[in-house]
Amino acid sequence: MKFAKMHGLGNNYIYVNLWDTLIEEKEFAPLAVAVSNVNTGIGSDGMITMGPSHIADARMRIFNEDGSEGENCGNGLRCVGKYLYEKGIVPKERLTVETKGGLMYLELHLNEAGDVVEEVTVDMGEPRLRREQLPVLGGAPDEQALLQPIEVGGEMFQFTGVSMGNPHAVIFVDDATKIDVAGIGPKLEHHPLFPERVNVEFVTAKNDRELDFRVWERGSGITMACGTGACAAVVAGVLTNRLQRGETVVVHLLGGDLSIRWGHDGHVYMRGPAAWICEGEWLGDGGSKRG
Ligand SMILES: N[C@@H](CCC[C@H](N)C(=O)O)C(=O)O
Repeated sequence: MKFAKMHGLGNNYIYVNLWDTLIEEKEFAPLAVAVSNVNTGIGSDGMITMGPSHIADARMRIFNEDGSEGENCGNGLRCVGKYLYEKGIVPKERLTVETKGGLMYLELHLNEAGDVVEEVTVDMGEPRLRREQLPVLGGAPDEQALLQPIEVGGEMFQFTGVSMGNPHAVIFVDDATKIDVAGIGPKLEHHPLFPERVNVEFVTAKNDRELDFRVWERGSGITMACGTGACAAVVAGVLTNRLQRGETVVVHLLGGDLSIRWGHDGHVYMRGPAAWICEGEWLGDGGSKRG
């Protein structure tokens, strides 16, 4: 199986081009676990497949390090845009990508020569705020989970539930950079309030244009960045009156910065970089087909 490894602010995945490579669907999850392993595989936060779509220029699927499938991936979308353009598979500066979490609209920002994608803006669509859309238990399914108290390990937090196609619990804290993400994150991910588990974001508003951000990702643990999580954090910041709707907010993640805006049109826009790491051939077991 041929693969590329790419990253968006350090959030790195193994990218598989299904136009070229035949893999049975049932092999995606075990393959994601195998390639993600840093000792016996390639080492990554998970695996992303790209292939044909009936409704968009391409279809993307994201599998976390533990083999679970996420519905969306913000950093992955920017890398998919770069891959499809620079490989000549979709040579368009505006393209659409189908995800399990809905249709995403990408605008590529090219270098002067027009052959390298430097940054990508993604229209991530409208955030979904009803409990049933994440899902979050503990209240009426059609209501928002806004600053809902939650207890973990004897400590109380308040989370705001936001779906960007995939589920996020955003928690505002005094200093996100000092939080014990590895200790608290997994307890929240597996809390009984979240029947499909959840991505957990610890966020601090430095002012009304900047957030500090740390993440515990469902199925992958601590990652350097989470695009959908950064979008969810900005939405939660607006809902809790820390940020202004329509203003661009710089989110400081472990791996660098993303610019996010929740527009008056209801859509969330994310802008940030995408980068190649390497390309190669996977020779391991775990479902790969060697041709
Ligand atoms: N890193 C991603 C999100 C990947 C999926 C997530 N862990 C889930 O299970 O929902 C991003 O950049 O958005």
